[in-house]
Amino acid sequence: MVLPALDIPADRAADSRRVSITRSVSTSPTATFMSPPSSFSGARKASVKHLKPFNTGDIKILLLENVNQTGRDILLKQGYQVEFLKSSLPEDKLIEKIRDVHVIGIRSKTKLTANVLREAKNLIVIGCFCIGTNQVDLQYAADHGIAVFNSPFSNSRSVAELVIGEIIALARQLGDRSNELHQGIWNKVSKGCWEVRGKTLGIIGYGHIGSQLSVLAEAMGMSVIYYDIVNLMALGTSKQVPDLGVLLGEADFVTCHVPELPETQRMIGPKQFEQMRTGSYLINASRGSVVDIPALIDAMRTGKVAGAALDVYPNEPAGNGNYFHNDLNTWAEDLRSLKNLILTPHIGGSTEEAQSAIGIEVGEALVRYVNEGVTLGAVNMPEVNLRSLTLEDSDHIRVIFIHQNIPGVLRKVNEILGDHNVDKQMTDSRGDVAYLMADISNVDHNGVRELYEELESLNSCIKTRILY
Ligand SMILES: NC(=O)c1ccc[n+]([C@@H]2O[C@H](COP(=O)([O-])OP(=O)(O)OC[C@H]3O[C@@H](n4cnc5c(N)ncnc54)[C@H](O)[C@@H]3O)[C@@H](O)[C@H]2O)c1
Ligand SMILES: O=C(O)CC[C@@H](O)C(=O)O
Repeated sequence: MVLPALDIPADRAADSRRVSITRSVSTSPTATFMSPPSSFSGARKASVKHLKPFNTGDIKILLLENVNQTGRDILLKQGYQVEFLKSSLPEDKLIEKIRDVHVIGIRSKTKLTANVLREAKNLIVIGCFCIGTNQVDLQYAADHGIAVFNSPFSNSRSVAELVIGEIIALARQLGDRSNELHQGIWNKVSKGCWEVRGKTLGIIGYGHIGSQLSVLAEAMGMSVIYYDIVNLMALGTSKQVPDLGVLLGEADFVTCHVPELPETQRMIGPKQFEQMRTGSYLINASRGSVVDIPALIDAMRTGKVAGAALDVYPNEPAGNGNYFHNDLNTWAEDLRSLKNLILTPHIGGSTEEAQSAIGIEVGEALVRYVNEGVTLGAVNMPEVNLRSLTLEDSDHIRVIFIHQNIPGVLRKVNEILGDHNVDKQMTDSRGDVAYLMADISNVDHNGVRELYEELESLNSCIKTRILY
């Protein structure tokens, strides 16, 4: 079911005409990419009209994985029904819950596969309160008119800082010394312990995190080389290398910052460990599938790799607890037995600063999408925005028509809309899916119903929403 606004009770109609005098300007990074509503400029400050799909109290939201309070507050302030859970859910429980909701908020653990999304008949939007979106079947979501938003760089700095800490910790074997002393063992050694000054850091993936790390590492006196499939501007005195083999052969520290993609699956395996310098170090804070862990275990046992830091794993538990054993990942006990290996539970982005910023950014994106249909920042849909309606636009509705990107659709849609006064309209496509947004005036109650039914009857229709 989608969210047409068909039966408009009298009190609801009044509510829909309410205005915000002090609509807050977001501190979110995405806000800089939005054209502000016209009412923000000059004297027309007071006239932004809030679009609302149904009563906001009818919108049901499920937030999993301990989404930050900032995000919860933004959604609760809208009057939506918000259910909040600290952990992720196994597939059967997820399917049970997702059937009922219009919006779901997750982090990296919740797998929104086609199997799960097939059951999500009311779902209009997914908020990934993190950077990675590999846990969501983005294509299935787009094909079914479900928009997906994430926070592309709010935790990048936190990850980069963690990696800097790990570079020094590995070079000085800090984890081992600390563990020993926790057990009462005084072991003052310098063998195999190094300064990082003058050493080479090899960064695989020079995106938001990799490039930030590059600047921090140079400040500690390291030389930086990087490998990326895209030709990218080098920051500071860092240098891009032509292929992964060159990077592995030159770097004292290798760190992975690529997304999970078919091409990045086990991109560090037996052959790549062979190419690394003897006594070098490996760090992976990207995704667990990027490093072949049994191959890492072998490389550490032979001394080829002198130390490693892992923040991510092929299988990660849904919540906190005593789970890091062989039944989660078959090699877990072998891994735990290794020296100079820092194991962290996917905390690269887990800082107060990052989580608070992500909560705001994704929370606001969800509200803009639910209330106004704006797709700016969506990762699987065309990005479409229209300036907000103002109080002066009386009897206006906003039509959102998500459809298959095939020839002839716009002609048919405009025939339907053409009976009314179309004030503004925007459409864009991304792959097989197109998104049309139109503001229409002088539409009465029956007109809304007719429009909705006519649009829904088009073969190309994926989802129709009408906001007023
Ligand atoms: N540990 C954590 O808590 C944590 C936090 C944030 C992000 N991450 C992970 O880190 C990844 C990277 O984050 P980001 O924000 O820097 O992403 P980004 O998209 O800004 O950068 C990724 C870079 O990798 C490059 N790349 C893609 N495929 C490649 C390949 N086959 N070989 C070499 N380079 C390739 C891209 O061109 C891009 O420059 C995310 O996708 C996410 O999975 C983990
Ligand atoms: O907070 C998380 O669960 C995910 C963190 C990180 O991997 C990301 O993709 O942003």
